[in-house]
Amino acid sequence: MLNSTNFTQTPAFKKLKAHHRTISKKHLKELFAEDKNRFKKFSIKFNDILLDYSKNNINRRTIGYLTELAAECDLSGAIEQMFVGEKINQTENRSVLHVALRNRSNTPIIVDGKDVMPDVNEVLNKMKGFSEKVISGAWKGYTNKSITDIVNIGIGGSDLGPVMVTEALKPYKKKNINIHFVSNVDGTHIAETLKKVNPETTLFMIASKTFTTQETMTNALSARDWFLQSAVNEEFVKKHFVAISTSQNLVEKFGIDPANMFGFWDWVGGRYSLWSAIGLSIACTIGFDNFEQLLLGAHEMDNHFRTTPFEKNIPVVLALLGIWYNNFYGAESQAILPYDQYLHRFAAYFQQGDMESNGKYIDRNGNKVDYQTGPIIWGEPGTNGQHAFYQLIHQGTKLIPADFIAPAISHNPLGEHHKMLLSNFFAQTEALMNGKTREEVEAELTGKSKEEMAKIAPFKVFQGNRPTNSILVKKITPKSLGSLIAMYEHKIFVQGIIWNVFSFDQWGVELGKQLANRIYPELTDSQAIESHDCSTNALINQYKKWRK
Ligand SMILES: O=P(O)(O)OC[C@H]1O[C@](O)(CO)[C@@H](O)[C@@H]1O
Repeated sequence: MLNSTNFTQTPAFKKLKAHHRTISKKHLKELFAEDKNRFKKFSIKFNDILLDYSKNNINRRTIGYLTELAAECDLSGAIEQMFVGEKINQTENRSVLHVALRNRSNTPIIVDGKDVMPDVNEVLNKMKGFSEKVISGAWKGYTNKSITDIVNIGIGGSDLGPVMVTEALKPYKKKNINIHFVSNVDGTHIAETLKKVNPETTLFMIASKTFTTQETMTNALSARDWFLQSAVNEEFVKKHFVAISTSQNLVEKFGIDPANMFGFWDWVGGRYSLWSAIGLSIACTIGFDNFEQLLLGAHEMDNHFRTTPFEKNIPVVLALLGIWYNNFYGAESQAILPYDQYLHRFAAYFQQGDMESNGKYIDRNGNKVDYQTGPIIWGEPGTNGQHAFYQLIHQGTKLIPADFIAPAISHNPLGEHHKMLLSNFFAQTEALMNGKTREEVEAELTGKSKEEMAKIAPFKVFQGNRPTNSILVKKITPKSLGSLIAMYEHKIFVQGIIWNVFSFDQWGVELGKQLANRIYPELTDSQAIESHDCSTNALINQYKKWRK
């Protein structure tokens, strides 16, 4: 059982409250002026990842109190409970073991009296064999041609992880395999995808933990119909459809050969599942050896997380900083800003990872919280973001803590591009920290009259004092990406523990699904609907009129 302390009632929280009253009066610039060793004190290097968190509104005392807070919420106990397979997902009575999926040291992890590692390894072996067959061309379609295109059909955790990783690791893509993803139940998504592929050389991966998700099953059936229009014989489905699921029963019902099913387990949360068979599309796109490197990078981060003291523990420090801004400064969101085009789905991936995990107002005792929990996660790659929303980060009225992520080495060392990109990365965090004073603005406005200067100067002033983390990675490789993803996963875990919420269920997505199932049959005929509130009735009835 997880500890269920209300963190706002701890002695450390009270110390932090008092401390916040003083330190929040200091500009980041002052903190830097007072202490030339800030970088040394507030940075952590782990393998090829450097976290510089010195540009935050903190000092040693802040970190001391924050780590005390973590201790008072029994974070160490919670970490151990997760790693040893205790059923910490209490509302679903499940263990939380994405760490077992990448447990490259293979030490036993026991769930219900059974070591899960042999099953994990068996599925990994099956994925290895299958991906090698697909990539080598040995896996043949119904006209004896090799596979050229994979269409992964899934949604949420059965889509976002593979999308993000295959995009992030595009430089490692096998040349003979193209990957496509269909998630939205909007027919446009599958229709546009099917225009690009040939049924003779396409492999569909139906990825769904439950194998009941409306969007995925609808898209899977449409893909099957489309395939059978050409292949005609249902026997050929087994050469072109594989399933990734925890439900063999439903997979067989769909008509997929159980031999082509890749299993996983209820202790793998959807948004933590890219390391499981859900990663089959990744393995078939970048090769199994690279997939293993991804697992290894995550495993090394897992070990770091499990064994490193809090003040040197990257996921713990990131989580505590998030809590500092969320619960003491009143920040409502957290930006993730990768300076790497290949990471363009990274923030979208962690929107699910973070917001589905910690977007909760009921605590682990079943009571309504009286504090803020999960932040809004958002972001786009630099420098596109700079030309879109950075105005608000620099001069808006909201505090937006931001994580800047960049690789030192580009996969595309084209001319001066990467140097320019990185100069923007470094400049932005510096600008956000220092800002620009009125005096600096005036010094730049040479040749202007006093009146002209007074008119324009206020608009050109930047307050600065806006916190950032810089995460500099040597290069985005399968291994370093694995570490980066695991780093954020554990950050989310730590925050969930401290906010006292259950991070591994997602009851909040159910109500909408339920109501959609109720409304769906009402849309069939042309009868006016009166069973809802006047707004919903009117919208449904207008839809019915227009579609006639
Ligand atoms: O893999 P499944 O069972 O199709 O679920 C897809 C997604 O739906 C959700 O349950 C949310 O609706 C996610 O948590 C999950 O990743």
